[in-house]
Amino acid sequence: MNPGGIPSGRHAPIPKFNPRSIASMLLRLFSLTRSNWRLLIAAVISMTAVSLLEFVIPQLTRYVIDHVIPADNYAALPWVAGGILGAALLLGLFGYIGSTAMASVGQKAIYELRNMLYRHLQTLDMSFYDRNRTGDLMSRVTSDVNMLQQLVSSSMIQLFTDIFTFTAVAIYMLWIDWQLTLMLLATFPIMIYTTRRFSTRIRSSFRTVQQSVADVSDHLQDTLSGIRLIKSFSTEDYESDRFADRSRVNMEANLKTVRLRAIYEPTIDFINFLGLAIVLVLGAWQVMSGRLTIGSVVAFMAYLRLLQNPVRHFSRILNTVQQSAAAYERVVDILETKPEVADRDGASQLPPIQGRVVYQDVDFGYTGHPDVLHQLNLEMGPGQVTALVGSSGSGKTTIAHLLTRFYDVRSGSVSIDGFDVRDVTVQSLRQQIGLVSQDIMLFNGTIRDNIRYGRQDATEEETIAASAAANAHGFITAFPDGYDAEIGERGVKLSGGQKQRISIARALLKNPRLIILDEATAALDTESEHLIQEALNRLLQGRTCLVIAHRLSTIRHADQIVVLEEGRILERGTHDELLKANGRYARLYELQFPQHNPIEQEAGDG
Ligand SMILES: Nc1ncnc2c1ncn2[C@@H]1O[C@H](COP(=O)(O)OP(=O)(O)OP(=O)(O)O)[C@@H](O)[C@H]1O
Repeated sequence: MNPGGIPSGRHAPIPKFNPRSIASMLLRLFSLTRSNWRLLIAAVISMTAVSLLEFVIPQLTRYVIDHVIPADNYAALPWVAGGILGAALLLGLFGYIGSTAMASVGQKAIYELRNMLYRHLQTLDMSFYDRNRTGDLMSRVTSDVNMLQQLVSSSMIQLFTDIFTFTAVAIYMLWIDWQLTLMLLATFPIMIYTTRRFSTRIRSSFRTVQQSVADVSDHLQDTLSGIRLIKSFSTEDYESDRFADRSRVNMEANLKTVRLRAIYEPTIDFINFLGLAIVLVLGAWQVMSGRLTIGSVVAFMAYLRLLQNPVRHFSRILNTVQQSAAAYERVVDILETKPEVADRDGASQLPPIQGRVVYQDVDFGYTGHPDVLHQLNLEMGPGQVTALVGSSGSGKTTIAHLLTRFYDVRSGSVSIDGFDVRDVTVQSLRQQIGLVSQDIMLFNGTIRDNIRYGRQDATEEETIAASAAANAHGFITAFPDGYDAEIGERGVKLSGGQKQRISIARALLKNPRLIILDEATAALDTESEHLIQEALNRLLQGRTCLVIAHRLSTIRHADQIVVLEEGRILERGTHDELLKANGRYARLYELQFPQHNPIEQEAGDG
């Protein structure tokens, strides 16, 4: 399940075929291209011209059969040929203008939609990303949007032309022979009924198809980015089997839709042939009894095709519309998700801070994990280093998340220099906080791009100075491309220690007043450790710092050490004070440094 996430196809009810919701989908898509109204007008005019020309050609046939042939009018024949060819040329020309104009309107709409979607995804908060799977979100931005692209760029032109042609032809036929036309039109309700019966089922299976594409893409994203894990556990076969299972769901869902279409299309064809039989039999009857000319029956046959084509196309377009409606719902699900963490109305800019942080009576929990922090009170002075220690899952990282507003407190408050973090803009808050995390986030690109990520306007001198302070300049310049060296996806071409120093350089360049340091658990070799520790000391200098500590050796000089257990503060003080208190911290310290017995040391100190 996906508790609280945007609904995924398997669990969401399948909405019924609803012309109003489809109309609103189209309106919304086309309203994205309001600025292209000239193109839209060109498309509509061309499509109208196409319909009119299609209407004129059978009239020429009728004229030849009823008037030219009986009168042996040889002189009219070149004109007839010219008329048909001229109409065909114009048909091609208007068809070309209509398709290209409509395609550019459609493509522009999709361009806007995809960007809008991506921009919206960027505004959504961490809890949204906790609830939703990356691969699923990726498939919404890619394959679902592609589906809509197909709808607006190719199917819409067909639909508009068809509706126009259908109306014009039906009116003309009623005027010429209303009885025959009514008999013909009587087959249409059967067709519409069949279409409606099939549409719900087709739509539901398309939704399964889309969802299975999302599952495949989710699995791909997960396993390809975790390929090291797979290799280290030799689970290639296991993952291949899991992938095959997901692909199979996709294949079966696709086959189901194909089967449905395979029944649907011949059914529609049968109804079309019924129409042909009606025109042929009743038309012949009328000709024999002298009420209709042969030319009119021939024209009727041509118009029958024009009348049936829209309905036959409609079944194909219906597929696209159904798929698009399912895709559109998945896109709208995201667009309509409101971030829980967002700027409040009238939120002010956080002015440059001193760095006094106060957590007051903070309660917090995650979705599905409601009790993480309880009545937490914590104060950090400007320029002070506060270290959080405690067993795994005690809430250390969570405390840091509340400061950056990755999540908002349930009750109580977090403030910086007296400003509640919820009252200032998220951007102005995060600009003044640096995050150096144990799982180092680097993007594919050059070393320079990564160091400048938090301050893209930094000069070359500033970048080099930050790298030098982070003990990174040396190894960077040893690369043949120096700062222009590509680091690979997530920095795979760098060692663990190099990645850490790049991330410290990045934080130094951003130069925030507040630093959150999520300490590495992994031990590095002594030299690398020394270089990193030195870089970190420079980073922490003169800044308020919250250290999520895993190794107690590095926090001995912290201004205050806070010991957490199950989201509550158990004790706090300096290293020496806590050792003297001989409580939880002393126990943890003893565990990490068994050779060091705090009680003995205390006796020795005394
Ligand atoms: N995004 C999340 N959604 C739901 N529960 C979460 C989430 N993140 C953390 N938790 C839960 O909240 C509790 C506190 O987690 P937190 O990451 O703050 O612990 P920690 O003290 O930093 O642990 P560690 O030392 O192992 O990193 C844990 O029980 C964890 O399972």
